[in-house]
Amino acid sequence: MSLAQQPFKAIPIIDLSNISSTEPAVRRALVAEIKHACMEVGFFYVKNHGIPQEVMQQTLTQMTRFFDLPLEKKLEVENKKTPNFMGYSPVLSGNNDPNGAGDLQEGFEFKFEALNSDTSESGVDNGTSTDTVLAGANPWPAQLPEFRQAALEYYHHALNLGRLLFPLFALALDLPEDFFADKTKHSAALMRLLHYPPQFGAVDDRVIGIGAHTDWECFTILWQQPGIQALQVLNSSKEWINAPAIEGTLVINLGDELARWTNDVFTSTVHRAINRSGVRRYSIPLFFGTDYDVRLEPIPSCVSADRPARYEVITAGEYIKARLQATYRH
Ligand SMILES: O=C(O)CCC(=O)C(=O)O
Ligand SMILES: [Fe+2]
Repeated sequence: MSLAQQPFKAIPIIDLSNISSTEPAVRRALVAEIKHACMEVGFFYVKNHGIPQEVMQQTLTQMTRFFDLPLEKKLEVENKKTPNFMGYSPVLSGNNDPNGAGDLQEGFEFKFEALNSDTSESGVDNGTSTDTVLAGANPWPAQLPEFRQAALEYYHHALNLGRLLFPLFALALDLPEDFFADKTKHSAALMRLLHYPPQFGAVDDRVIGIGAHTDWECFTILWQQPGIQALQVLNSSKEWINAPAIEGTLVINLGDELARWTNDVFTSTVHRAINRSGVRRYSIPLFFGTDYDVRLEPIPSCVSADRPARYEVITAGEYIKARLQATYRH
């Protein structure tokens, strides 16, 4: 496997219409596109991803209502009040870039929870592994039950999409299609609802919407509010490439768990967001990792004499918890 040849100038768009096709030639073509994007860019858009527009709209409406609450109401569910880091993070309370002075965003983060009282999601063993690292419930705001409902509905749609992507990543690494199946039984996926106030005039590089960082899990499924440019992705020439919000698409980007697993054959690409649009911006990443007890051991085909193992082997849970602690200074 080769490393990036040319710095990328744009982010590929991949059509997922055929994601469930079992036709070998169709599947091979899709896997080839994903492999290329993973090795050369670490980011791609997906269209025809199957998540209904109404689900996004409903989630956007409800998260706007949440962020419009008075600060003291939002602070009732602040993430500092729970040992599991879930809940509300005020503007400037998080810092993704160690050289930065804080992220100009507020957020609400939550983990797996059954949509209704029914906990038997198809084929999924819910939440028990998550609990060993991020024990405790999601702290939902009691006065907005529709917010919880809408957020969880989107979470479950995004989770299902992620479950369809794992086999494609496995095939792109020449691994058996079900390589990740026994490593992702517990839905170790965190969703963040984000609101970025606009920034005007000269922007201090150390205080932007979200400072330069890589994501931590296997991959991120990111919904961006259409019509607002904010996200930028760093190429190997250290140029910031815009990743505009393209209507009807989601952004998929790889995170550190896959980079560790693949010994950097798949790239966890640095990115940031700055909202200079003059209006509020909302976005929603879902960070989909492996179960927290899984050891991130390099895949043998990604290690060679020319390419010795680059990372110490740790569990996914140790890695995620350390990163949460560094970001929120708990
Ligand atoms: O808001 C965005 O577009 C990016 C968010 C992001 O990179 C993150 O939360 O890790
Ligand atoms: Fe990110």
